[in-house]
Amino acid sequence: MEPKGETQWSSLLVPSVLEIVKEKNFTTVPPRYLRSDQDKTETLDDSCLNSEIPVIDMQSLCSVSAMDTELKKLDLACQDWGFFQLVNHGIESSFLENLEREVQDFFNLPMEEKKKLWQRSGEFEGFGQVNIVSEDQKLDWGDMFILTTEPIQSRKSHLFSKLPPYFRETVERYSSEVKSIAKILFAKMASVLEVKPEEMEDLFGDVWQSIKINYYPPCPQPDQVIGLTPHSDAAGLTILLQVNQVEGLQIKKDNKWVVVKPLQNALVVNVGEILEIITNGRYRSIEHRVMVNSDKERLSVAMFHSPGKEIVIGPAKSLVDKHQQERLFKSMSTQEFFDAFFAQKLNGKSHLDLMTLDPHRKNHVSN
Ligand SMILES: O=C(O)CCC(=O)C(=O)O
Ligand SMILES: [Fe+2]
Repeated sequence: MEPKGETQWSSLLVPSVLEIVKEKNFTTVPPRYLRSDQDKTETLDDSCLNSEIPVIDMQSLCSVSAMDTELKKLDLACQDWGFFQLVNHGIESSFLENLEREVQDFFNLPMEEKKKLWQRSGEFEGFGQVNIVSEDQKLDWGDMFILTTEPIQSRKSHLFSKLPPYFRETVERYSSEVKSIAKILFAKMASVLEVKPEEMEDLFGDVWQSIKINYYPPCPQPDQVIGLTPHSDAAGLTILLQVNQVEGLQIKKDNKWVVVKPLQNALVVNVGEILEIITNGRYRSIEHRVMVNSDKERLSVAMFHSPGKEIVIGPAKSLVDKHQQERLFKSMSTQEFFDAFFAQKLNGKSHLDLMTLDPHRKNHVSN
């Protein structure tokens, strides 16, 4: 049942790319997926030594002896990159292997089964796409499945109850383990940013968490399509698993696209727009995109963590007061922020313009 008072976000329904690929005689990409609107040739700077995103060790972050060094690394990673890979996070590797198999099986369920879990008109959870606002909008080469996992009362029971039982258990365990990691990271960030712990807790204590599973099938014309349009995440913090270790995620650093090389069992963590707002621009949500290849599908699981929908987000009071900073963003509720996000198609960081109080920032979003 729909929890009282919650507005539904929605996205127009689109075909399944996996089904297109499975069609007999499929060789050419349908026109709606051909992305001449995207510059896919921008240089990838692979040669430069500084082009590897930072790696943070969760065990060091939590140990007494190495904490200070690791905290500094975390702080710099969030300022300079907005992205880092997290290792030694404590999630068992055998569980992650199991997750990989189950995600594969889930997307390969017969269409008859998947239809029961498909987005319904006027909703955005389930199999489908998001941010599709017009019938002539170009589409990404991928399918996704989205589900709210926390708070528990916001779970869509018509979807949760229809997940294959083994998969539901896996989703529940994974989301709970990732939530604990997110909470530790929020607390560590608060300490290094000098945001009062209780202020961070008020924002993320009753975290709103959702899972988005992405499946990018191989494409015979990979240079003509895009797996996921350049965007920055609206959430507070995203924790992403590159499930089957297939490359494809790229982030924009100093105006160049940098590949996020999959590291065995590492989690990719990135700052979302809400955290950029809360830190008054100190941490940056970075534009990223996904490219596809011609012979191997790519799977990823993103978990988004944001304040509850009724919570007001804006630059943290304890931070701006302590450093006597000018507020760079206005305040609004998480609900209002996402209302605006889902009402438009993905378009880099343009969405953050809504919140800015800095006249120079509008249309000059830096990377
Ligand atoms: O699939 C990926 O690696 C990235 C996914 C992503 O950026 C998203 O779901 O917001
Ligand atoms: Fe993203």
